[in-house]
Amino acid sequence: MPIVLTPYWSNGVQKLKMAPMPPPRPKHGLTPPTLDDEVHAARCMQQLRSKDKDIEKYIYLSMLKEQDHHMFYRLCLQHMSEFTPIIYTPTVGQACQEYSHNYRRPEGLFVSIKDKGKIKSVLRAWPKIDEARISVVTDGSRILGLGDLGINGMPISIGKLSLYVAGAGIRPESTIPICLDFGTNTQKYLDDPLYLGLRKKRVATTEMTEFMDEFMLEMSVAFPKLLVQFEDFSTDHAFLYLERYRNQYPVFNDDIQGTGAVVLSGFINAARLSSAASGRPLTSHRVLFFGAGSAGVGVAMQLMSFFTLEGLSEQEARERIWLVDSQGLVYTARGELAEHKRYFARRDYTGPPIKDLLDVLEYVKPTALMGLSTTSGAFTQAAIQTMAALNPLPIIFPLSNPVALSECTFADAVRHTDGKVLFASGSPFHALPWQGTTRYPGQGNNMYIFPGLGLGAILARCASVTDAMVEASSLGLANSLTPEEVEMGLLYPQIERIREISAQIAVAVIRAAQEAAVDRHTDLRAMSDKELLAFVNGKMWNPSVRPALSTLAERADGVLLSQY
Ligand SMILES: NC(=O)C1=CN([C@@H]2O[C@H](COP(=O)(O)OP(=O)(O)OC[C@H]3O[C@@H](n4cnc5c(N)ncnc54)[C@H](O)[C@@H]3O)[C@@H](O)[C@H]2O)C=CC1
Ligand SMILES: CC(=O)C(=O)O
Ligand SMILES: [Mg+2]
Repeated sequence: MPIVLTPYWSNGVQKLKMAPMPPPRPKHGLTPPTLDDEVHAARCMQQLRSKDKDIEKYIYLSMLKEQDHHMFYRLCLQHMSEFTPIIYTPTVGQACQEYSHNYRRPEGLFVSIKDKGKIKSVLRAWPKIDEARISVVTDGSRILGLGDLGINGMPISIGKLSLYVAGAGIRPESTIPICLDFGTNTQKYLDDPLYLGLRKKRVATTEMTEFMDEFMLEMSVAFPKLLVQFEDFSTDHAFLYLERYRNQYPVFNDDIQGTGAVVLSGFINAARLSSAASGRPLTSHRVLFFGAGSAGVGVAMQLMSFFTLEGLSEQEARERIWLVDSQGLVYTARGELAEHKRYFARRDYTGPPIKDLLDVLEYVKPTALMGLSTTSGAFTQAAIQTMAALNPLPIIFPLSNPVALSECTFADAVRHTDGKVLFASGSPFHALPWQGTTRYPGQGNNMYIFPGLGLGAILARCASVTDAMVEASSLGLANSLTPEEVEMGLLYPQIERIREISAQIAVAVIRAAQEAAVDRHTDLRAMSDKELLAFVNGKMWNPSVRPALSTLAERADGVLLSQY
């Protein structure tokens, strides 16, 4: 019986197709006589660029990936900075919001609360069980900054995994996008006749946790070599499930740890420049987090290691950090605080709440302002100018996604600081001509981290993902800038170099895993760094370039056959 994977609520009989493999014998005549691979690559780019709307580009690339994943990944690697805003943030946000309307075919695994008690059989339906190495698992409850999208969160898992393939050479068939359906609290979707998920409110945490325990256990049995990346769980559950499973299974949370690592990396490079300009020591930096959810607190925790590596004690490091949430400055005397905010709550302030960002800036006098608040435009002209008045080179990172929720634009940050800002945003902005030069924005997005972190963890077959491995990924990224990139004023390397960077990160991660003895592939311990780098590079999957007409005919044959 063929394996049929349909969403559990669907009456359809669509098969889940892995990217089509060419059948053994090409049939001459199934492709036009002068079809050439190079020209076809140009044709695909022309088709992509002819679409007016970003969502149409997303749909086109999604079809290309399904029909010809070699061409998709080849073009993705060649045009990384053109592709990532389409297959990832910001357009993937729209793709999620419209998923139930634009849905064409299943591309991942859907596991719902109704499967509780029989999750094993759902996982067993996955066609490439032995190949599975990495899964991005979301429950759709906080997709980017867009809120609870329910089952419409599936494209975020798909998009992140495309970046694993492009950015770290993970084999496409080794990836499993998963969306867990616990219902949704977004009424708009519950009322939408086309909504693809369960038509019920989210279940309570107790029931969700029972499900998660079964899910994680069955995942480890069905896919023994699998690394799990939790993605875009709402903040309470993000912390809960990371802590619950991190010592039991190879798992990490991208929003807490991946984001922490990428921002630490950009901050290290920015802080060096800022301190050089101010003459103040690195340990004197004062970091204000505007937004205290999984991402804000995750980054704050990771930034602690910047200060401790510079010689501060844990207590001193913690005092370099301030949090602001929707109620203003976070401090213990304010009243009851959510668990994840308590560690950083200030104990040195007991006055009335400070709610306005300008007042907080005046009180804290930060050297760095981080936005993880999902609040578009929160860094106003006055706030940016205050940062510029406080610092010769202010560090301003509006990190909320997608681009429409960024706390400020790159242009505003440059203009209101008279070009002095050290900038990184979560979603991409264009470079800016500025006083006869060009200013380049950094993209402080976990997409720089998770491919290399995942690759390292997979190759070393880690039993768990330790804090030291995450920190190693961050330091690996911070040290990967070339002299040319430093000259250009970049805080992050150019995304076109992602494979090279991922390989370096993977080596650093494997070494950290070995030190913690969580590596199960212990043969790698004997390798020199050079040998290990060569090993990592040798393991990367590469899309093939196939100039021969016969191979193109095979491909067309595969596509045609897969349609009937
Ligand atoms: N650049 C990157 O790589 C990443 C960026 N993010 C982005 O970070 C954002 C936040 O994600 P989470 O922490 O998981 O969300 P969350 O919803 O848990 O946290 C948002 C925080 O912002 C605060 N907030 C909301 N409105 C505010 C206001 N008007 N003033 C001050 N604070 C306000 C909330 O109180 C809360 O503490 C999202 O937009 C997400 O896309 C998340 C992960 C990675
Ligand atoms: C980038 C990312 O993981 C987020 O915005 O949630
Ligand atoms: Mg995320």
